[in-house]
Amino acid sequence: MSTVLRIGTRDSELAVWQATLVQNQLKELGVQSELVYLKSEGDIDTITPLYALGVQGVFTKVLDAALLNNRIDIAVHSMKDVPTQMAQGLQQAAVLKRANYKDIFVYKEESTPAALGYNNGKWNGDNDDNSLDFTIATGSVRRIAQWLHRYPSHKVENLRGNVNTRLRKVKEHNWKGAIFAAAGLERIGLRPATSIDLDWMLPAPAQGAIMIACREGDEFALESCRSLDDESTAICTCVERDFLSALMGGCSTPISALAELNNGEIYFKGNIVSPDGKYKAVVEKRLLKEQWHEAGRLAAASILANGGQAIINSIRKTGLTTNGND
Ligand SMILES: NCc1[nH]cc(CCC(=O)O)c1CC(=O)O
Repeated sequence: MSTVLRIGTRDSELAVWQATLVQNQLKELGVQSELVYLKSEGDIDTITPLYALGVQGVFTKVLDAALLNNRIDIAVHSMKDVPTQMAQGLQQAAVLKRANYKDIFVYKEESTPAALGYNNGKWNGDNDDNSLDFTIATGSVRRIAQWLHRYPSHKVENLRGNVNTRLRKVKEHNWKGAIFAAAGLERIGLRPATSIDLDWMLPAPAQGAIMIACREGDEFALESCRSLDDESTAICTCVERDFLSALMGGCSTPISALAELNNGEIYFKGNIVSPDGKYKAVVEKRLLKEQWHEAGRLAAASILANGGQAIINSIRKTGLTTNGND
């Protein structure tokens, strides 16, 4: 076995930044490593909307294969892109401390935040812009659904590509703006001043967290990564992903979730929104930290009993299954 840990990563700027973060943290622990760059299907086809690409894990499959073929020892992923059911033979080695989990709106005209109901750093209750010529962009069905729920008259256009490509497309197109994960832009120093936090939008399960995957039982990899694991983030992201998988078996869907752990208490919020934005079911729960193993399932049971089941049934009928958990 080599003593230099081979770290697999996609080659986008964000992915390489994340893999380098892991490399630096390992170095501080005295673990030598090298980066191995791989291209994922999700990076090669940047036109098709994510929810239409058809298979799960478009961003992770290539790295999964490289792990299983013993070409790399660990893979660094944006955790929200990792299917809830990991590939057979692989396991989670660590979850790094979560960064900003929020979705943000990047706009172009100074008048746009106020038109959306955002004034002096605050969102008005539900003061919506109802103009019909308001078009925004995102490739995420979860973001589309939550946006249309709040702004039923708006139009949403598909936006794909890595964050650099997407920022460029926002400049080129005649859209009011586009939605991004704060973490993706902040990590590589690209968050523009012309952006606002979408405090009313719940994030994708595990958004803002970085997961390290390895071969099942690979003691060298597991031991090397053990102290990179942040217990609180690992618990919260596990609860969010359990909620997702209990609802849809892991397909990427208009399902959002956020768990926060404070003073021994898990505060969980989740929602399911129909892709047209018309119907929304929500769940909010406070549980003890000790209940983290069952928290996601309990929250899923609550939301199903409170309108969630009908929305899921309608999504199943349209055959809308997507990639990653975005
Ligand atoms: N689906 C793509 C993806 N996967 C992870 C991030 C950002 C980093 C993160 O959420 O951890 C992004 C970009 C985005 O959603 O804007």
